[in-house]
Amino acid sequence: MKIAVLPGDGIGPEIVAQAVKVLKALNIGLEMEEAPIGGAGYEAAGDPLPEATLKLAKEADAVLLGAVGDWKYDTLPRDKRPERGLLRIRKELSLFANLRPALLYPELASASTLKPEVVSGLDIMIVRELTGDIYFGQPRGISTLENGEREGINTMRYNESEIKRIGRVAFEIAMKRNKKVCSVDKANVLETTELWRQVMIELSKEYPEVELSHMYVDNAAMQLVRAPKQFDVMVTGNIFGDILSDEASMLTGSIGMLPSASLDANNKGMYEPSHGSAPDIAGKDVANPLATILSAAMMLRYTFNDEANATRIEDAVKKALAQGYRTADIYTDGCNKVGCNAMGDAVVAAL
Ligand SMILES: NC(=O)c1ccc[n+]([C@@H]2O[C@H](COP(=O)([O-])OP(=O)(O)OC[C@H]3O[C@@H](n4cnc5c(N)ncnc54)[C@H](O)[C@@H]3O)[C@@H](O)[C@H]2O)c1
Ligand SMILES: CC(C)[C@H](C(=O)O)[C@@H](O)C(=O)O
Ligand SMILES: [Mg+2]
Repeated sequence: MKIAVLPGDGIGPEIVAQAVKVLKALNIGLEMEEAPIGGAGYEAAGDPLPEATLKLAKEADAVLLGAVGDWKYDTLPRDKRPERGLLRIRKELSLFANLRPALLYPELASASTLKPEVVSGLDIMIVRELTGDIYFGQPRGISTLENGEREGINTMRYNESEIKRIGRVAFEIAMKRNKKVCSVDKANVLETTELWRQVMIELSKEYPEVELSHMYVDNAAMQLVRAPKQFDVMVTGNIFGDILSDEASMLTGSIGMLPSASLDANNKGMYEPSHGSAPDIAGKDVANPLATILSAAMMLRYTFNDEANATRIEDAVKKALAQGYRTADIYTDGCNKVGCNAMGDAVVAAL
């Protein structure tokens, strides 16, 4: 069982070190090899996704990623910019299914931005399509019009099979949960998502036990902070899923609590926290490593079929929280404020 470990930029190396520590403590013979990505990749090999990193990621059974971003990319002239590493690795590995569970640990009810009674017991699985939509659609770019002014273009595109395969992932997950899927779109305005809705309805015929509902994305954003427990599985496209998952993370206390799995058709996956490289807190040992540690648990569950050890990690996280350990982002009065490294140690001790 080989894992490609890609720490990346900003807080990436700090949080990944904690997840690696936890995986090693399981002592289940995982082989790990590190490689640079993002700004670290550009520094090392002039490319945010160096060839050797992509090769390692392809050969490994799973990838553990920290975060990328906030390096000099945006200052490079447009024609000198390599394609972004994170989007390229997702595409290269065909990681079309991004699972982002927003789960509130009871100990963090008071850290949520919402009242405890609104969020207690919250357990939402956001299923986000990851290799299509406006992120990848052509045409795209910035060009100069005849009148001399500039125009930016991105294209929202989905074909039927892309919608169907992510829909299937959501329905299959719903079958193992509470048999409820809410498909989020903007079918009142965007044809791409009108097709999305049609395909979801057609696909739902294969899953008669699952209750399918539809919601416009603007309403979904509002409902998530009004009454989030109405949701169980949410399925949506790349851009809406990106935004809604950051929103949902705050219901669980912090963006530092939201793990993710990005899977291909065979459950080979890349596992990463939903947050970014957090340049404002990088190198200060204050980042919350739990989203990354919980992503490692998802790796054991989805790629290595090791439910027992996935649960062991999740239980250890619960125990560390029950013991009062909190990083700054989830700290509330009376708890024991610790740094990133000490939180990793607390989880290892709880294991
Ligand atoms: N998957 C990824 O690699 C990924 C995801 C999102 C953003 N990014 C990149 O990261 C860079 C910064 O983006 P941003 O500031 O919009 O988003 P961000 O998620 O990095 O940070 C947003 C806010 O959340 C806080 N935060 C994030 N993770 C935290 C953690 N583990 N513990 C405590 N606080 C945490 C940050 O300090 C910041 O205040 C950008 O370059 C962006 O493109 C990368
Ligand atoms: C960094 C960015 C490309 C990425 C995305 O938009 O997918 C991030 O926000 C995420 O949520 O993983
Ligand atoms: Mg995001």
